[in-house]
Amino acid sequence: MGQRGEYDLVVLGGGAAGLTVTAGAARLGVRVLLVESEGALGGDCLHYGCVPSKTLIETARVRHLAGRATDFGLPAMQTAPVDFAAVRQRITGVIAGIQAHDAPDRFRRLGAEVHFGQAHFVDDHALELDGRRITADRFVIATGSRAAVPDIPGLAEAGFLTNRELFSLEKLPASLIILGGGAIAVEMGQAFARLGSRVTIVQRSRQLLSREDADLAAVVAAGLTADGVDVRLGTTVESVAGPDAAGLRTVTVLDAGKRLEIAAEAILVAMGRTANLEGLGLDAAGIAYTQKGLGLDARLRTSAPHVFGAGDVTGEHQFTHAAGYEGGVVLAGAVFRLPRRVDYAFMPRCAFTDPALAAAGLTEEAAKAAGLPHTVVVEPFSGNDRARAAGETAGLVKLVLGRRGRLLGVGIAGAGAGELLAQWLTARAGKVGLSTLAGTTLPYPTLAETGKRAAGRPLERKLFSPLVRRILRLVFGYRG
Ligand SMILES: Cc1cc2nc3c(=O)[nH]c(=O)nc-3n(C[C@H](O)[C@H](O)[C@H](O)COP(=O)(O)OP(=O)(O)OC[C@H]3O[C@@H](n4cnc5c(N)ncnc54)[C@H](O)[C@@H]3O)c2cc1C
Ligand SMILES: NC(=O)c1ccc[n+]([C@@H]2O[C@H](COP(=O)([O-])OP(=O)(O)OC[C@H]3O[C@@H](n4cnc5c(N)ncnc54)[C@H](O)[C@@H]3O)[C@@H](O)[C@H]2O)c1
Repeated sequence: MGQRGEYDLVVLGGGAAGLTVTAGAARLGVRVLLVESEGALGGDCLHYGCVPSKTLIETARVRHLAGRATDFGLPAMQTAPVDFAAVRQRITGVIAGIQAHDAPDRFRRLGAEVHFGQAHFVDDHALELDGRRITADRFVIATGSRAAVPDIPGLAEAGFLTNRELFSLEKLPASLIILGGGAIAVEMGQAFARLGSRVTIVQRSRQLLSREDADLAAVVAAGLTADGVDVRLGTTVESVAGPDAAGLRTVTVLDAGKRLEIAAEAILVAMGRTANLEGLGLDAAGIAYTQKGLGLDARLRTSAPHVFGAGDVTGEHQFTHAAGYEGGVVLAGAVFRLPRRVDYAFMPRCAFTDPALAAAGLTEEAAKAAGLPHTVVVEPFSGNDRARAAGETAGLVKLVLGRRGRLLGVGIAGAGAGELLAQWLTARAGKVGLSTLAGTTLPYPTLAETGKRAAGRPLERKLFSPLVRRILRLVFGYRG
């Protein structure tokens, strides 16, 4: 294409990824058009994902703590049944507060054009947008993802919830079956149990959060079980029936070879995501894709190199912070024309349960599978004074170390794990070694001291070794 397009850049999708690219490009003087198919900007994270889920988790945590008053030496507190309308109102309020930051006018003031509508490619440099032909030099596909709904017999007829409906329920379901055992299942399973629903999680693999190390995932599983969640591992869903006259749906599962029926008022499907790529006319632009997502190179270019992808459409690290990071990589490629490549080695992940599980880099399992020489350091929270004061002693910090103590991965299961991971991510970004971390004076008493202690373990082994004792004895004549 010899001629310049009408726009320098068109961004499809106004979620975390698309907004990062749009804001950055507009501020750099790029003629950018943002197209969003729904009535508001902010995407899944703001409306149906991170924000409502974390708001709900906080509400559930407060109720849970009130129920534990006697553990802290307080008189018992009665927790009344939850009025979900009030919970929903709080969620709506939090979303509205954050929405202000994602208002279309903010992007327009930065210099972007924002259009609410449907667009599809008609050729590799042109889109049709509500009957109008739009041309551009570069494009970014950032249309996000939605719940993947497997073809389970009877599921569609019985009716089910996904993250789209979950936060706007009219009332708290008395009982809830969650299909899947990933991030959504653990976070929402615990939150609904704490609000008073009877929750069952049906998970096909042998552990929750199956991509994490089993010892860390077990801490989360124990937390959920303590909150009354019925966690069924190694269990396959066969079929779904209902609702019956009492409004109950029945899920038939195969649990350790036994066929069982579990009934509940509602079913939440949380079995992974499908990229939103339908209706975009990708074939007309020669853009390759699979069911999982866009096929992208390390610079996040599709098979049509002037079309980039970012966020959940990559089918990879489906987190808001990953979408933001990828937005930055796309800006480098599409605006600065720099060959910046993605580096996912330490892309953090965190399930915000209580205890939480946060990790980055390689798990111990992954290091083993890759045949990498490694050692593991484990430091339990039970040895931390702050954890004891807070009654939050469950969990551990786990380091996977390579040659010369190089950090290959870190996993934290415990209270505030997501916040505690920052210590490690910052250290790695700044190339700070374990000995520096171990030598840092932290305020006492803090949970972060568990991380510092873990960092000091390899050093300790060397320092308090028989060899050092022998040398000291020889040099200074110590008699111990
Ligand atoms: C319940 C839940 C909890 C989560 N919690 C967390 C968390 O705590 N932390 C975290 O990091 N991540 C979390 N996530 C994941 C996070 O929400 C996503 O990774 C993130 O929203 C991805 O951003 P995105 O920009 O790729 O997609 P989205 O934010 O979904 O944005 C895509 C946008 O594209 C629009 N769109 C779709 N089709 C078209 C089209 N054809 N044309 C134009 N626009 C279109 C959509 O309407 C949407 O606005 C959670 C997800 C869920 C479901
Ligand atoms: N705190 C966070 O960062 C956070 C929270 C919620 C969601 N998310 C994002 O949203 C995405 C979607 O969450 P999710 O929980 O739906 O997906 P997930 O990929 O985290 O987990 C899906 C789970 O469903 C199971 N599963 C898949 N197909 C199955 C089948 N046919 N039968 C039984 N089990 C099956 C898988 O084993 C897996 O455990 C996550 O990948 C994550 O990136 C992030």
